[in-house]
Amino acid sequence: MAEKLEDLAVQLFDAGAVRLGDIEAKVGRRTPIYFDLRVVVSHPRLMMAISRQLQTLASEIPHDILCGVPYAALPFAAVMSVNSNTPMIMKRKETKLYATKKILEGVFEQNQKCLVIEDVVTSGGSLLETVSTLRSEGLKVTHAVVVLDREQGGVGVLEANGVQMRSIYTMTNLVKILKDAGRISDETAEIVSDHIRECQFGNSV
Ligand SMILES: O=C(O)c1cc(=O)[nH]c(=O)n1[C@@H]1O[C@H](COP(=O)(O)O)[C@@H](O)[C@H]1O
Repeated sequence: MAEKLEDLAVQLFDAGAVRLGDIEAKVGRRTPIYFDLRVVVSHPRLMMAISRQLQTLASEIPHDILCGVPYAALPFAAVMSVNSNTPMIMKRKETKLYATKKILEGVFEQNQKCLVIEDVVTSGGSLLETVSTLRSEGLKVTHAVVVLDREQGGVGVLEANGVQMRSIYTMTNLVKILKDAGRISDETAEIVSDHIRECQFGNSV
């Protein structure tokens, strides 16, 4: 099932994955557009389509194991794992306080190559937090595949920390697709591109 990226973006919009307005994002940041991929769990066909696109990006990157950034990317990592018969591990948000006291669930070996999966990258902070845990547990992390690069500096931050990122969409091409499909107005597209230009993150994340 080869899905065109344009059709997939419009289906995501129609499923409610794109919110417009003055929206509060992570740590109190405000944004005129918010991409909410958590809705995709209610749309198995979209879940499959996105996971396949991520899998296409992943297929060019050598890796032994997958890990999704909690929580939004976990379902994508799980579908990719099953489809490609690649083992996955899960990072907990907090270390388990009883029994195993683990931060990573699943089986892995030291120096295995772990590919990180993420839904949205803005500053790159959330992804880096997961990378740091994986590395401290002995895994090698050099690449990540993500659904949307908001083009706000995350790629540079990740690169500076030894992580190459590939994305299905950038904010620029997502907005263009939605504008061409009549889902967002020229005015909204302009507001978004001004916001992205003005709201950039550096290496201090
Ligand atoms: O808060 C955000 O910047 C954000 C914007 C957006 O469009 N969609 C979205 O999901 N986010 C959240 O922000 C995180 C990425 O922000 P960074 O950690 O700054 O890269 C994602 O994991 C989401 O929790």
